[in-house]
Amino acid sequence: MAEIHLKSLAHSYSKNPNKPADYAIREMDHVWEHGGAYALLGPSGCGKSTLLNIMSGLLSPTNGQVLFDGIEVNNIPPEDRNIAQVFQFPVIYDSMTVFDNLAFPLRNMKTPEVKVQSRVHEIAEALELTALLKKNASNLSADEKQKISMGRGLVRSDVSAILFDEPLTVIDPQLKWKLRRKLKQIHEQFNITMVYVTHDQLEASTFAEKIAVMYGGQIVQFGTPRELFERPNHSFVGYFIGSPGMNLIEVQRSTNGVKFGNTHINLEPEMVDLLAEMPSDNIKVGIRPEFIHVWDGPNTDAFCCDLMHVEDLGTYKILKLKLDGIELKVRIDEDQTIPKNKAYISFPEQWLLVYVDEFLIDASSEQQGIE
Ligand SMILES: Nc1ncnc2c1ncn2[C@@H]1O[C@H](COP(=O)(O)OP(=O)(O)OP(=O)(O)O)[C@@H](O)[C@H]1O
Repeated sequence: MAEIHLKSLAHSYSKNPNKPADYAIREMDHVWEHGGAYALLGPSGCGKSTLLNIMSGLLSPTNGQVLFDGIEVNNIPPEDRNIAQVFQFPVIYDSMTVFDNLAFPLRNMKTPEVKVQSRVHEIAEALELTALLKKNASNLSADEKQKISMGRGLVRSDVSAILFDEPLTVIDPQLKWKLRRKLKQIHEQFNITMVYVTHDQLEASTFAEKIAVMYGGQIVQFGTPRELFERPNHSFVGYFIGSPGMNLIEVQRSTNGVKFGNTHINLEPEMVDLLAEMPSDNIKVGIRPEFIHVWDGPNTDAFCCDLMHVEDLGTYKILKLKLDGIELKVRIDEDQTIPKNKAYISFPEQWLLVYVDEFLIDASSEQQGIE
């Protein structure tokens, strides 16, 4: 097990980086704790693989330190870092048997053969590979080969962390779920720090206790799946997590809150004061489609919208509405009445979030310096 601390870390692929856009990893400080099961989630190109390769030692960061249990490993080569990396495509020797593939990292370290035998059998058992141990690896299916790749990562008992870089890309959709479950069990059994890179939110939330959401070379939020859903720290997290993502509306300040077009939304006085102090005019309000309240009819507290479209997804429906020219998505249960032509909605206060320069502002939070 190891705690991995990325301290003031930044990385640029360009020789003379001089502006933030030159950095694939913008300066960050982040800790993966001992024995945690984590996901690193983000869209293509946000820097996930770069970050993983810096941790495993395949890449040397431009700035900052990588610390394992408090000790800097920047100058330690990958093979001496006791970190295993599992890639998108299985890395195995086709000419060897499954047993010899699993035994390879141990024999490479001159581990006594008795120990090799017992450890390979233990790992094969955990990954349900025992029946295949004598088979040649070349004849196996993609998921069996990927299980061998994972097994090669797990087999060394000195491995302190395993980094998975989209390991289920080549796996059949039906088998993905099974392998994810297996990885979770293995995490519980071997108590190893695991960081699992994916761009799939479902994959991230079924595997990980905590998810780091990456965007534009930064970790914009590190939290449980529930925290990411209920209180996205950054508008990107709101948009990226959830199906469909959060409704985000560009607004301006108004007397008691914010407005867009002729629509005024009242906010708590503390929030109005906080917004007044902020120099930026880049203000958005965000609300999840699940949290918009749909009334049965006109109501003094409700906004009247045009109903544009209803998408029936079996157990729930998505209403596409237009309010003052802005499109909103609302999720309703299958047994809820569908409005006709006009819909009356409101935004429950606790679920209406305010973003300035894309980051959440919270009038009650200590993070804002208001204690
Ligand atoms: N070897 C390289 N040389 C130059 N730029 C690179 C190199 N590798 C990655 N980049 C750039 O760094 C940024 C981050 O890339 P990275 O591969 O880490 O993202 P990612 O989130 O893993 O994407 P994906 O999910 O598509 O693999 C991208 O802009 C990419 O184009």
